[in-house]
Amino acid sequence: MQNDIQEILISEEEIQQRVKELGAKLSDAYEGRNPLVICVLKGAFIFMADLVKVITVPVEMDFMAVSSYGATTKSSGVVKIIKDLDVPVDGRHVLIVEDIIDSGLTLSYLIELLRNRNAASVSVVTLFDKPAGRTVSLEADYTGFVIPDEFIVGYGLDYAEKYRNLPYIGVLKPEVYSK
Ligand SMILES: O=P(O)(O)OC[C@H]1O[C@H](OP(=O)(O)OP(=O)(O)O)[C@H](O)[C@@H]1O
Ligand code: HPA
Ligand SMILES: [Mg+2]
Repeated sequence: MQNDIQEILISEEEIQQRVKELGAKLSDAYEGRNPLVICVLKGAFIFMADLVKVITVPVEMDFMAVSSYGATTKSSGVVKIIKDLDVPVDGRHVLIVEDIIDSGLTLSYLIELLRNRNAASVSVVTLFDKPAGRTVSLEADYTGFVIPDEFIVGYGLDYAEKYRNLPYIGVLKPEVYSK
């Protein structure tokens, strides 16, 4: 698995440090609001787990699974709901936890969906933002790292379901895509 990585873009230590900073900001922002924190599966599962441990206000959690990439490095443009939320969001302060914003299609779809379900507020925290990938205009409320126009893997992010368990963010060797 490590042999497929061309370069480590962000180390495990850098990620952990930034997650702590985001947790502190969110704890201040959500003081007294008991947010519903929504993890966008599968990519965000590791970030979600690390982030909620450093948020100091009481939160509730739910999980939604969506997919639009499959075994490619380009979005299909169609966001498929694989698992919906278990709880209603109306009147709730919702915080969407994403691993990456690339084209922006996944998040624009989710934000619209949760607004239509009458959430009291919808905010987004993403660990990675790839502005060069955008096809719809969209910005997160809280961002960990802005990354260059490369397909990254690790810390929850996959290529064809592999590499999610790398503790750092790496760039794949180009030959891996063409195997
Ligand atoms: O801004 P976008 O271009 O929509 O890309 C970002 C989304 O794509 C990835 O999910 P994917 O569809 O690969 O599912 P996964 O989380 O199960 O890997 C990633 O985890 C984000 O949810
Ligand atoms: O760069 C990426 N890596 C992994 N999954 C992704 N989904 C959108 N962009 C990416
Ligand atoms: Mg994926």
